[in-house]
Amino acid sequence: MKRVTTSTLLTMKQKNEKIAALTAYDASFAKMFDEQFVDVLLIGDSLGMVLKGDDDTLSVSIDDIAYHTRCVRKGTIRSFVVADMPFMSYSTVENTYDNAAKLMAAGASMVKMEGGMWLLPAIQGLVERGIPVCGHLGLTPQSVHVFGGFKVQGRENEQAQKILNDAMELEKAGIQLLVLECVPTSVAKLITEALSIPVIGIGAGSGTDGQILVMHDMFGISANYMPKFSKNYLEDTADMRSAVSAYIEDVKAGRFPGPEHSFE
Ligand SMILES: Nc1nc(=O)c2c([nH]1)NC[C@@H]1CN(c3ccc(C(=O)N[C@@H](CCC(=O)O)C(=O)O)cc3)CN21
Ligand SMILES: CC(C)C(=O)C(=O)O
Ligand SMILES: [Mg+2]
Repeated sequence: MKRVTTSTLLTMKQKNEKIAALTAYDASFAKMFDEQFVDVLLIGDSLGMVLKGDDDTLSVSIDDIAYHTRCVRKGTIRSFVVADMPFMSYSTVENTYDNAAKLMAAGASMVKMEGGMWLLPAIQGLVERGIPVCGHLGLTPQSVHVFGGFKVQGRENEQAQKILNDAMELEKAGIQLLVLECVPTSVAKLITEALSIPVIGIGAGSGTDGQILVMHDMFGISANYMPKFSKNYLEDTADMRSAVSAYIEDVKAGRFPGPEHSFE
């Protein structure tokens, strides 16, 4: 089985084939997701919330993500593996290089960082050194205390314009994938059409090139709450494999997310 790569994902965008992604934190789920043909697996810092039970993602360490990345990598043969850079692990260009290297050594094929223009030097440096980067704009959970809660971003014109501008600058700096979280459907669609790289949405409507969900939300078992944009795929079946394949089919057919899972 040939592994999904950055060029597979780019081709999928160009051919209008939706990308199906899930978070994963261990080898057993990673293997099952891989066997169901989930294209991208993200070792998300959401693990602070769904594994550790915290109220935010801030206490996650680089060693936490490296540990779970090793676990996930071992479970996969096809899925593209992306690892989140945790809070403050990319606060300077120097710590960014060291910490991104740890995640690549642990088995990631790409690292993800939350933020806009301030990340441009780090992104350019990483890509020049051989580390692919995924951007993350909109609701960036590591800034929850700046936002004053997990809130939809880009509802006002000016803010939407800023997210679009950040996205274009990140693309110029070399990101090869972008996650857009909790932005209005129209804003996400505009950004997806403005970029040549694939855009994966969560709470960003159906106009993006793909979708990602936190696996625990997709199974309806998250410890704290259920975000409006998530769907429990174990509601219609008792079998986890069928739930995952229904999620993938819904994403590929453009049936998920519906308006009830989106913001406008
Ligand atoms: N289980 C889980 N699912 C996630 O999607 C997720 C995590 N954890 N942890 C990391 C971040 C945090 N995320 C969150 C958390 C809460 C909301 C939330 O409560 N959103 C409100 C919308 C608020 C508004 O309208 O502005 C909602 O109703 O969904 C959104 C994203 C997304 N990520
Ligand atoms: C929700 C996704 C995009 C994420 O960053 C995470 O799981 O940490
Ligand atoms: Mg994250």
